[in-house]
Amino acid sequence: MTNRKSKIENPKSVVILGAGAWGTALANLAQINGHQVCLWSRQGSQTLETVLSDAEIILSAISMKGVSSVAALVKSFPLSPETIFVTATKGLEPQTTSTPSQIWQTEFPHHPIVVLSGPNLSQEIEQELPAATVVASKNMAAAQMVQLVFSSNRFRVYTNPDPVGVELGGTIKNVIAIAAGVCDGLHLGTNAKAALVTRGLTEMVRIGNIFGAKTETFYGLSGLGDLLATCNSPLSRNYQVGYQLASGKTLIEILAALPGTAEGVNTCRVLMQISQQQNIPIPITEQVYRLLEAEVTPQEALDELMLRDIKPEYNQ
Ligand SMILES: NC(=O)c1ccc[n+]([C@@H]2O[C@H](COP(=O)([O-])OP(=O)(O)OC[C@H]3O[C@@H](n4cnc5c(N)ncnc54)[C@H](O)[C@@H]3O)[C@@H](O)[C@H]2O)c1
Ligand SMILES: O=P(O)(O)OC[C@H](O)CO
Repeated sequence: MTNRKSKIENPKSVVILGAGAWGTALANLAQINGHQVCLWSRQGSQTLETVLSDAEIILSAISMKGVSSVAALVKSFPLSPETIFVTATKGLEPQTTSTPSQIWQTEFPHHPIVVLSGPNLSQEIEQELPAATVVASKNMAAAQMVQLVFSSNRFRVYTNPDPVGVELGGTIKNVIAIAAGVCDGLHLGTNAKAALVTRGLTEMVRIGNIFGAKTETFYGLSGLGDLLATCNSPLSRNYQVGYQLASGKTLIEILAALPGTAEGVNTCRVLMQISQQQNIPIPITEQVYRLLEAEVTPQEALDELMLRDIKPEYNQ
């Protein structure tokens, strides 16, 4: 049992990379617990070298497109060998299909890497509404330290030993959230939404298993939990993309007006690569892809899904 008082008695030096919506919310959560927090962004005045010099925890909340370049930049500066890396990005790298934690681990093979992911719409967290999340690592001591840094009476943090599973839950659900936005935008009803989300979870497990993730992880907070939050909230940027596609807007128009990053758009393309390479059926993701590429209308995507060959619910 961990003594939660120690988070005040033993403040950590935490550097958060990426001052977007999620980086800012996480910085506030660590700060209210009494930790020394530096929120770095490439537009800010502080150099990366200065802020990293005494960092005990480096948390990346950078959108996927910046992860590789920032990780390479961080590597060029001296760090304490004990520094823990935390990744909160929900995406996949198009060139390699790597997850953010795999990118950080490749650059820093001797440092602990912790994934932080869960049903965490940043706007609700900034409103101080209660939420829960997961910190996952192969290094349980590092995960427990990060747990302590962020846990509070409004943010409940669980540890988990399956970092890639936790990371992929948060990543793949963004594609299903686009589909859920389409479903609501077309007013298809509660039955359709339940079917979509449940079959979406099946696709998450199929892809996750290719990466070596545990099936049970997808039934926890970082999988099903985040899927439910993102598929049911207009606060989700991914859901908003789908909702607006259903109204007939083009992807270019939607992204031009969207506040922040909708990672599901790029993730969908990467999942299609993986599905083709590995011959894994992910029909919902495939229709989201075709919709994003303007190859089908929302109604045609729906018809394609409903008229697939009939089959058992579970493969034997
Ligand atoms: N907003 C949320 O509710 C939320 C919750 C959980 C996880 N996430 C995930 O966190 C990540 C960031 O989301 P966000 O909502 O903060 O997005 P955002 O668009 O608000 O912020 C993205 C941040 O990344 C930085 N960035 C992008 N490219 C960069 C580069 N090349 N070099 C340096 N910095 C770069 C931007 O400057 C910005 O600070 C995404 O992967 C998202 O899926 C978001
Ligand atoms: O706004 P979204 O769609 O990026 O979703 C935010 C978080 O991932 C929800 O947990």
